Amino acid sequence: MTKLPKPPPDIATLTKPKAKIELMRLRLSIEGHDKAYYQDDAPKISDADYDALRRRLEAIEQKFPELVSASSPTQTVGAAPARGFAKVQHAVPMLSLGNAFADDEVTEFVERVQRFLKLDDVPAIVAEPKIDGLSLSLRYEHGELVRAATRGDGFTGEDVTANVRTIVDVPNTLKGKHIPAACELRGEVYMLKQDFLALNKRQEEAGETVFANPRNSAAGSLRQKDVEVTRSRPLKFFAYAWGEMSDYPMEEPTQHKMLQWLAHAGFVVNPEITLCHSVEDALAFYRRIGEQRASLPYDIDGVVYKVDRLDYQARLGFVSRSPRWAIAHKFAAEQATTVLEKIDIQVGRTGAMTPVARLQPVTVGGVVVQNATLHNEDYIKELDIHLGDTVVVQRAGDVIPQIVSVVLDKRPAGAEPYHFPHKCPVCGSHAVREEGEAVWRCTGALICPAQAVERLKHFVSRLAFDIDGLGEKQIELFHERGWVQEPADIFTLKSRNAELKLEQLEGYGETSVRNLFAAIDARRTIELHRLIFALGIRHVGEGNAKLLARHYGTRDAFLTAMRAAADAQTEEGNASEAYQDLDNIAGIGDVVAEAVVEFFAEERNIKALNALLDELTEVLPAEQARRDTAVAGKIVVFTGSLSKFTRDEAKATAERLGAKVAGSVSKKTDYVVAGEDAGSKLTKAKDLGVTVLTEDEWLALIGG
Ligand SMILES: NC(=O)c1ccc[n+]([C@@H]2O[C@H](COP(=O)([O-])OP(=O)(O)OC[C@H]3O[C@@H](n4cnc5c(N)ncnc54)[C@H](O)[C@@H]3O)[C@@H](O)[C@H]2O)c1
Ligand SMILES: [Zn+2]
Repeated sequence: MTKLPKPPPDIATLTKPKAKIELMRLRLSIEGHDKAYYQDDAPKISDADYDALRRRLEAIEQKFPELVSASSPTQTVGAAPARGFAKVQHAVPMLSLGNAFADDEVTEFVERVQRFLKLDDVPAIVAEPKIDGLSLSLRYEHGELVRAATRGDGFTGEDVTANVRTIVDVPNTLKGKHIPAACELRGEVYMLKQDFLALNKRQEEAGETVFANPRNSAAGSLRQKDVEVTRSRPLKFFAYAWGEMSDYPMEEPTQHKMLQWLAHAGFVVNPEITLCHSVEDALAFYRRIGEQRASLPYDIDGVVYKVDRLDYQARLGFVSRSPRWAIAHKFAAEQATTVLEKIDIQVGRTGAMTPVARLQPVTVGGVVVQNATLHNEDYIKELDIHLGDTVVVQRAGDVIPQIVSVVLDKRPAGAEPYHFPHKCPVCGSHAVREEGEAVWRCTGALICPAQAVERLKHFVSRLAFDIDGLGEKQIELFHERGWVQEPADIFTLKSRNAELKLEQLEGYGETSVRNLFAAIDARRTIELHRLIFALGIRHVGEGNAKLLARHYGTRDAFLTAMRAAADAQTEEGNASEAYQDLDNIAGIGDVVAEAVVEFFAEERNIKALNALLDELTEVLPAEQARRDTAVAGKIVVFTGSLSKFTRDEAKATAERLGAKVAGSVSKKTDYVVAGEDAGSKLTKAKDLGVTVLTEDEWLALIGG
C-alpha cells in the first residue's frame, strides 16, 4: 500500500466560502509557478505536481462555475512577455491544449468531436509526439523570415527574431512553389537530451545557471538578450502548426498535408507523426511512443491528437484557452520503487542544510536514479520516512528526482524514523531553524568549510573589510590552496609568506604582493560597524551592523553584551537583560536579535573571532550620530548620478550627521537629493511633494 502525502480536502464536501478561499490560494500558487516556469525558465515544482494543482482548480471551478473569473488560470495561457524583449502581437493567438490523462478521456474527446460535427464515423486524427520544448511562431512574408516570437500569454509574445536566425532548423527562406504571401509557421524549439547534458556540464564548470531539464534549457537559451549566447546553444526546431495563412498551399488542406508541405518548405517535421483512423489506432500510437520515450533523443511529455481536416478544425473552433479540435494525452509521471539506504545532509554555501536520499540505484523512465531530494525536515516528517524504507521515486517533468511516498508494507521491522540533525555535519556547529522557516541552518558562519568561500568573500567585500587587491577571485584561489580558511588567516599571510611564496603565483610579482600585504595591514584598524558586518551573521546587513555599532559604541561593550546574552540563552529562549537591551534597539527585531545571539552562542565562532581580534590593532568606536545638525532625524534618499561625492560618501556623511538614508522614496522621506539623470525616484518625490535638493543645496544644508 502506498501512502500519499497530504490528501487535500474532498471537493464533494467543499462549501462555497471554503472553495473561494482555496481557489484564491490555488490561483496564487499557479501564477507563481507560471512565472517561475515561463518567465524565469526555472520551475520550482515538478510538472506532475503543477498539473495536479491545475486539475484541482478545474474541478473546483466546475463545481462552482460562478467563481470562475476571466483571470483564472483556466482561462489564460502561459505568462506575459518578460521585460527586456520587444513585444509581438500574434495575428492568430497561440493557445494551450486541453489535457487527457486516461484513455477514456481520449475516447470522450473523439466522441465530443463527433457530436459537435454530427459525424457517424470517427474522423481521421493525426497523432503527434508532444515535444517538451517551447512554442515559437515564425512570420514569413513572400517566403522570407521576418519575425519570430514566443507564445507569451498567447496574444502577445516576445520578439526573438535575431536569436531564432541562429537556429539551423529554421529556414530563412521557404522553399517550393506554393508559398503564401504571408504566413505564420509554428512549432517547438527544443534541445536534444545529450546536448542538454553537455550544456549543463559546461554551465556547472563555469559556475553558471544549471537547467532543470531540456525544456527549460531550450527556453532559457532562446530567451537570451545576447544573440551570441543563443548561437552557442544547440537549439533545434520541429514544425507542426501555423497561425495566419494568407492562403493555403493546397486544395482541401488537412493537418497531415500541411505537415508534408512544411517539410517541403524546408522545415524538420517529426518523423513519428502518424495518421490514425480510430481511437484504438491513436491509443496504440500513444503506447508505442511511450515505450520509446526513454530512447528518443529528445524529451516528449505526451501525444497530441488533432482532427485532420482543417474545415472540421475551423468548425470546431476554440474554448477559452485551447482548441476544441486537439487534445494533449499526457504521460504519467515516471515512477519506480527502491530502497532508501540513508539520508545525507548537504550544507549549502550559506549554511542551509538539505537532506538528500541515497537510494539503491533504480531506473526511472530510462534514467538511473541514486539520489533524490527530500527538501527539508517537514517533508521527511510528512512522508514519515524511516531509514531502510522502500520508497516511490518520481522523475516528473525531469526536475530533480523526488520521493513521493513510502511503501509501508515493505518497512523492515525495527526501522527507525529519521531524526533531522541539529548539528552541521560539515563543521559540527549547532544548527537553528528559525520560526516560520523550513530549513535548518548551520550557525558556524565564520568557520564552516561548506560556507567558507562565501563567508570570506563577504568578509573582504566593499562594505566589510574592503581590502585592496583581495577580491572574490583571490579569496577563491587562496582558499582552494588551503591558505585561508577563516578571516584571521588573511592577516597571517604575510608572516607565512616565506613558506607560501605568493610572489610565485601567476599574475603576482614582488610589488603586487607587497601592495597586498600593505593593504591588509592598513585594515588592522577597522571601524566597529565594518567588523560586525564582516562576521556574516544572518540578517545582519550593513544597516543593522551600524545600528548595533552605534548602540554599543565600542568593541568591548559590544562583545561583552553579546557574550552575556549568549551565555544566558536557554532552551526556552532569551530572557536576559543583555538580550532585552539588544532586542530593544530601534530597528532591531526579534529575528535579528536571535540570529546575533545564535552566532555568539557557537564557541567555534568565538574562537575564530578571537583569532581575528588578535590580528587587529584597533577597532574604532562607532561615531555617535549627532543630534544637533540640520538633518538629524531626517530621512534622506540619494538618486541619480552624483558628481560632488560618491554614493557611499554621501551616505556616510548623512548618517554621521544623524540622518537616516533610505533606498526608496515614500511619504516619510524628508529630502531627495537628485543628481544627473535621476529617474523614477525623482518623479515619485515630486508626486508625493517631497523636498528635492540638488547636490549643492544638500551641501549648503549640511554646511559642507
Ligand atoms: N512545473 C511547473 O512549475 C510548471 C509551471 C507551468 C507549466 N508547467 C507545465 O507546462 C505545461 C502546461 O503548459 P502549456 O499551457 O504550454 O500547455 P501544454 O504544454 O500542456 O500544451 C501546449 C503546448 O504543447 C506544445 N506542443 C508540443 N508538441 C506539440 C505538437 N505536436 N502539437 C501541438 N502542440 C505541441 C506547444 O508548445 C503548446 O504550446 C504542463 O506540462 C505543465 O506541467 C509546469
Ligand atoms: Zn557548518
